[in-house]
Amino acid sequence: MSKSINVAIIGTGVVGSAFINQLKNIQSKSIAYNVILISRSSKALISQDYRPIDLTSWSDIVKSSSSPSLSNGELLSFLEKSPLPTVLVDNTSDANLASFYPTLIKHGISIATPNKKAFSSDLETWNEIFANSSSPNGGLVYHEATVGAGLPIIGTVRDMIETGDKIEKIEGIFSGTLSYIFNEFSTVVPNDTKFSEIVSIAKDLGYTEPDPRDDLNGLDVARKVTILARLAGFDVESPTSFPVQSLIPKPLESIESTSEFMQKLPSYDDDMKALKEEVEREKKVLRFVGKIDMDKKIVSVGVEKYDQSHPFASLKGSANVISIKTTRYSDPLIIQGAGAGAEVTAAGVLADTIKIAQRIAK
Ligand SMILES: NC(=O)C1=CN([C@@H]2O[C@H](COP(=O)(O)OP(=O)(O)OC[C@H]3O[C@@H](n4cnc5c(N)ncnc54)[C@H](OP(=O)(O)O)[C@@H]3O)[C@@H](O)[C@H]2O)C=CC1
Ligand SMILES: N[C@@H](CC=O)C(=O)O
Ligand code: NA
Repeated sequence: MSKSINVAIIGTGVVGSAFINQLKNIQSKSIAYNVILISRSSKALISQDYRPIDLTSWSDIVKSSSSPSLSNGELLSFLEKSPLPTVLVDNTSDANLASFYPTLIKHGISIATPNKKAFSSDLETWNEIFANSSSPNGGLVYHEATVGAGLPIIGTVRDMIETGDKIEKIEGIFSGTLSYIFNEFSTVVPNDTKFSEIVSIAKDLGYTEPDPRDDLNGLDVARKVTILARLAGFDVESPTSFPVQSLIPKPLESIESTSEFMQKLPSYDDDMKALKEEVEREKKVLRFVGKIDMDKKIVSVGVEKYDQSHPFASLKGSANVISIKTTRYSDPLIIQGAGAGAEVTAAGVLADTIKIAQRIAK
């Protein structure tokens, strides 16, 4: 083993746990990945002397740790003193940590993350992240799993642009959760499944955001199309600066707790059933899509009807399908596959961590 990198991991939920378990099994002969921090929301396992944490029973050790998690300032100070190049792997959906990326990157910390918050908040943060990253001592930033989980979407769009291609249109099904929900709910062969029951199953399968309302309100898809539009060169101001359709019943919008929301959702099953039966009569299905039109400078997110013979009608599980039309790919490039779930998402984050390590390990 000739080179090493230090890895600080924040978030040990659905994606974070799978990430650590995959990292444990990396068989790299050329780079050693030394984990120096594993943090949950309230407690952390911190290697004070920067020696690698033994990952054999990491979960139990983190659970029994008495160290509180670090504030952003404490995190920076810990990572800055790391004797090796360091990558921070943010497996949370925390907006506060995301807003600190520009500072971390400016101080030379690299970031690999599936957390969409930093890249889809205000345009100023986006610009700051990439300006700091391209400054001489800036950290690297990889965020493939922010769109389509492990599917190669961000890297593909970046490569297209860097090689001189021009994105014309991007459209597709960007949410694993909403793909699963509509694939099960609005089918070619009619079924009696209740909307609220499928939402619960999607949550149990680990597809949803920590709060499933972030999927149902369309905001998760809006964040993904904001990221892609910005990559393609359209300076979308924020994920709420264009039309986004919410599936949250109006009376449930002000509920605070996730559990109360999940309890009350079944009362609105009949509304969704009526919508689905209406499209069944037209021999169509419902799907939740995002669209970017670069010429017209239009972005939109919402439910649309598709013929039963349309490829979107036969999607299965949490599949995402993204169609990218460019000057070179006038017949669009289609990328399809699981767009949510622990293993595929963690693999996307791990691949980014490896790419960073290959560039900065010493
Ligand atoms: N699940 C999926 O299929 C996909 C998820 N993603 C993205 O991956 C990220 C993680 O999702 P997922 O694993 O499903 O979420 P989970 O809710 O399962 O896990 C979140 C983890 O983050 C920790 N956490 C939250 N806030 C903080 C904080 N401030 N400091 C330290 N730790 C914190 C939680 O701590 P604690 O354990 O204490 O609660 C938990 O361990 C999200 O950004 C999501 O959008 C992207 C693509 C697909
Ligand atoms: N909740 C998201 C997770 C991935 O980004 C989804 O369902 O797509
Ligand atoms: Na991806």
